[in-house]
Formats: sequence, structure tokens, C-alpha cells
Amino acid sequence: MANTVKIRVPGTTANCGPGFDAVGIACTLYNDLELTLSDEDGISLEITGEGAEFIPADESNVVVKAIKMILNKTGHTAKGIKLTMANHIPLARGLGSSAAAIVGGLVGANELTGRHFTKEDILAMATTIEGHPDNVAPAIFGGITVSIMDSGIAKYLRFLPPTDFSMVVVIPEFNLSTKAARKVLPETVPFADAVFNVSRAALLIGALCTGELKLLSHALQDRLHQPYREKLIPGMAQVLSAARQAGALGAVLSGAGPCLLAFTDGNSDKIGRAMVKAFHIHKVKASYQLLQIDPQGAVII
Ligand SMILES: Nc1ncnc2c1ncn2[C@@H]1O[C@H](COP(=O)(O)OP(=O)(O)OP(=O)(O)O)[C@@H](O)[C@H]1O
Ligand SMILES: N[C@@H](CCO)C(=O)O
Repeated sequence: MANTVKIRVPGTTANCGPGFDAVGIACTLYNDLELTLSDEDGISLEITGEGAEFIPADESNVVVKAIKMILNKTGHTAKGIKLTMANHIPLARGLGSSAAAIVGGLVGANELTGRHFTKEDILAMATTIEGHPDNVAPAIFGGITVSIMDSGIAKYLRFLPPTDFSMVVVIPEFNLSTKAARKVLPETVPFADAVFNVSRAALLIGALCTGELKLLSHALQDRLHQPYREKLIPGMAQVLSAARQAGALGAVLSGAGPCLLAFTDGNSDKIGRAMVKAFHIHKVKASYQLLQIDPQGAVII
């Protein structure tokens, strides 16, 4: 059995407006991990790229936690973990960096210990570590996923839309931890807001499954989390409006933010420039990147 494996894992954008903690899309933005298991004692981590200076290089690293979960479940006796991580997914921006790390560790360790676990098993383990399934599901399966929790077990649907669309993600220079962005959410919401989101989440999945992309202008609206998180992201409302005025099909907060994401079937650069300009007016430096849907999810390379 090989003792070294390389894995590529996509970044992900979660929520997609009304689909809070449920909808996620795998994106063409990747982290590469190389994992070696050996009998020599000790953990060696080499981290380059996005957030390398912030990521712990010891066993508190979430990738190591994921690897150890597999080793413990398989009774594998490897004592040595050598990890090389090349990160292209920005940290704490709402692009699923932690989800990619967790999934990379689980998939890599599973590959080196005899592939005892299915992708559904990996989803269960990843959801336990991450706390919610909407980033880890698309990171595992690729495409667009809808996930629910049923008695603590994540159930998912994965599909690809029949009509192509692109995404423009605008990445502000500041970061926002998911923990901080979840802290500002209310315990309860008005019944009318719940109905608002249920109807639009259903419309969102219907529009994506049928390719009715013109419906996204309504289907991407949210009242459950974005209104409460706006205060954490200067200019958010104006940037989302600028995207729509520049021709976007719709625009949302990417995951827990601060990235903002426009869905588009054209004019991507015009939309990206308009969103960056709107952030700039609010004294936020930002850049934009064009993204497609990643259809595969985590792969051994
Ligand atoms: N590539 C990575 N490798 C190891 N640990 C990571 C990586 N990315 C994030 N983490 C860790 O995951 C934890 C949670 O990160 P957090 O959820 O705040 O943001 P994120 O996962 O980077 O981005 P997102 O906003 O998409 O969730 C942090 O402790 C962070 O250090
Ligand atoms: N559904 C999560 C996504 C985190 O990426 C949140 O909005 O907190």
C-alpha cells in the first residue's frame, strides 16, 4: 500500500442566499495536499500559499485532526504524519478553506489506509468536524449540493445545472471567521422571514435544476442571515446592488463572508470591476476572481 498520496480539493461557496447551512457549490479554486504516513514518530507540516502564516503547523491543525480521525477508526498504527499543503483558497473569507482542509485530510488518510470509507462516510466525518455540511458536501462530491441534517446524519443531493453559469467572487482584504459571523445571527426569526426563505430556497434549487437562470434574481434573496451580517461587511448592500446593476443574475454573501459572489451568464469582468469599485467607495480594498463550478470535488492527483 502506498504511503504517500496527493489530493486536490475545491473551494466552496455555501448558503447561496436563502439556502443557509444547506446549499453549496464547489468552485474552481483549489488546495493541494500531499500526505505521507510513516512509522517515524512526529508531525511535519509544510504550508505555503493562502494563510500559511495563520495556519497552525502542529496537531491542532484541522487537517491533522481529520487524518487522526481516520487512523483511529481504522486502528492504523502510523505514528508519523508528513503534510505538504499548497493553499489557493483564501482563509476566513467564506470560500470553504476549512472544509477543503478537513476533506483533504479525510480523503488522503482514507486512501492510504485501504479506502475503508465511502464518500458518504467521509461526509459524516467531515460534517462532525466542520459543524455544518454545506461546504464539506460540495468539497467531497463537486457540483451543486443540498444537504440536510437528520438525527445528526448529513443527507445530501448533488447535481450539475443543465445551463452553464459563472461566478464572480469579490475578495475583500479583511477576513471574517465563520464563528464570528454565526455569533451575530438571531435565535429566532419572524415567521414571514422563514416563509420568505423557504420559498426562495425551493425556487433556487428548482431554477438551478431546470436552468431557469432568470429566476435567480428572486431565488437568491435572503432574510435569515445576510441582513444580520451586513454590519460586519462595510458596503455589502451597495456591492450586491452594483453587481445586479452591472448585469449579474443575482448576488449573495459567499458562505459566512466577507466575500461577495455574483452569479452571471456574461459580463463577468464588468460585474467584478463594479463590485470592487463599490467596495472601494466604502474604503475596502478588494479583488475579484472568475469561478466556474467544479464538477468533481476532492480528487487523488
Ligand atoms: N487550509 C487550512 N488548513 C488548515 N486549517 C485551516 C485551513 N483553512 C482554515 N483552517 C482553520 O479552520 C478554522 C475555521 O476557519 P473559518 O471557518 O473561520 O474560516 P475558513 O474555513 O478559513 O473559511 P470559511 O469562511 O469558508 O469557513 C480556523 O481555525 C482555521 O485556522
Ligand atoms: N452556512 C455557513 C457557511 C460557512 O461557510 C454559515 O453561513 O455560517
